[in-house]
Amino acid sequence: MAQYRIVSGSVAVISIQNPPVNALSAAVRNGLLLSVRTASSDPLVRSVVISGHNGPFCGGADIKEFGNVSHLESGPHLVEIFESVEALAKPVVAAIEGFALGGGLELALACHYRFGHSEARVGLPEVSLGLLPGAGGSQRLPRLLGVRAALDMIVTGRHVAAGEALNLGLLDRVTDGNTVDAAVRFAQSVEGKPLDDRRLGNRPCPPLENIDAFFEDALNRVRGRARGAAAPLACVQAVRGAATLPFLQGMALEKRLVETLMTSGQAQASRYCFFTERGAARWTTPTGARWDTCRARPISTAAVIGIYASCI
Ligand SMILES: CC/C=C\CC(=O)SCCNC(=O)CCNC(=O)[C@H](O)C(C)(C)COP(=O)(O)OP(=O)(O)OC[C@H]1O[C@@H](n2cnc3c(N)ncnc32)[C@H](O)[C@@H]1OP(=O)(O)O
Repeated sequence: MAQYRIVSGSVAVISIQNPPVNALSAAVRNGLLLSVRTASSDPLVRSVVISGHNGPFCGGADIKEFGNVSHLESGPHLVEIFESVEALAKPVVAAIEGFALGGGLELALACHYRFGHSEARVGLPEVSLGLLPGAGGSQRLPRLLGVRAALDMIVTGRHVAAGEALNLGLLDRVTDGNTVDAAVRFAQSVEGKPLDDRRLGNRPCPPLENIDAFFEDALNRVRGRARGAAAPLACVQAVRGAATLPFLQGMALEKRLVETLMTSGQAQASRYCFFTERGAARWTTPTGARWDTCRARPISTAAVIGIYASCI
């Protein structure tokens, strides 16, 4: 769901509400798009703030929906929502508390300004799910940060703390106080100001010397570390698209790459690991012992069982 309210007379505050991490489920996507359209058509609304309900901004696309076509299709695609956010004729400010990860950061990148709490963190961790940032993140982030910093974040998937994000230019402001209140005050101060330059889809990537050599080298380094994983290499290809293609062509390349990755065995296995790791953390023995409270026994013998081999 997305909660919609008007504050200070002219600011529409859209709050993503899907605990515990405010993932972008079909219901959230429907609510977000409806809220953006309502804000766009209401003449009393002059600016918009997007935040997460009760703490975290957004943990990204709802991973539980991946591989489930009927869930995915029961809400608009993230790309469509983010295009409407970026195209809005009123300033949109992301108010980031907790974390903005994956599709959550991609949403923030579609906003015209980004405010963060000093303890917030941001990142594009899709690579660890065998994917790439497939809702415009691979095209907007390099246009904001430049190719080197964006490629590092996208290929490693690392979480970046608010202070570093501010230095990189990923956040416009960081506050120790109430992020939504600060974002509302700022949104009012930029009402009516031009937005063209704030739309990352309108900006070219900052120029890079020896672009072919840079990406050749990046591809070799990433291939060396990837140990057969396809996603890190696709990330490099997508960022190269951002550096060399107009925005819409880059988006088309990103779409092709993410569609291929999404159905791959590597992505399915990575999703399985994601949920299994969390399930294992909850597991207890009948006596109440948990993995993190009991002592590990020494391993004296190891064996592989149930190995699967295929012959071509
Ligand atoms: C076209 C492609 C476009 C976009 C792609 C994406 O956005 S892919 C998703 C990218 N986001 C991520 O990879 C973030 C994954 N989540 C995390 O790293 C952590 O969960 C997080 C957000 C840092 C919070 O960590 P914390 O330790 O506080 O909680 P925990 O990991 O135990 O998670 C709590 C429960 O939430 C479930 N969950 C987390 N993230 C998602 C998600 N994105 N979608 C769906 N569900 C998510 C997690 O499974 C836990 O639930 P449980 O029932 O307890 O297993």
